[in-house]
Amino acid sequence: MMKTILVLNGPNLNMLGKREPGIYGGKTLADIEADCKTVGSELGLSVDFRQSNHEGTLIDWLHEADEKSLGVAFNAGAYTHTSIALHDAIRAISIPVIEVHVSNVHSREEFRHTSMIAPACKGVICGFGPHSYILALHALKNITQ
Ligand SMILES: O=C1C[C@@](O)(C(=O)O)C[C@@H](O)[C@@H]1O
Repeated sequence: MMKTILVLNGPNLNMLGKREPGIYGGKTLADIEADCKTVGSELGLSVDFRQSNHEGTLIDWLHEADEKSLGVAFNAGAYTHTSIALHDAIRAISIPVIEVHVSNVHSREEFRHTSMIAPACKGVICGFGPHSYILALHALKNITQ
């Protein structure tokens, strides 16, 4: 049976493709999902790709992933900068979580320079556009197998 990686997306990421294309590029979340599934199968990983605009749903899915997945690539969107509850959820599970961002949050507004979740994560990948997700899959493969 293939090992599963959860690729989890938070608020507003369903708007990729039409949302601020100068910052996030033209790919939709469905395009990114397809790329992740292709690379996942090359790496021998099954990709469970999800998005929610709701903090509690993201927390529930992190808890579930602890039983079902090897690790998580997590783009928490703006909750990255605000959510102690997501920090606690990551700390509550034992599988590795990698924080992912499409944009380089450190080259943007100051409020994006702080991550509430980074201290609970195994590592952080940001600034490579949609390729950030692919880098996270490689990193998860490397640290989990
Ligand atoms: O929603 C997002 C997208 C983002 O997580 C990114 O992928 O670059 C960066 C966040 O600051 C922002 O709120």
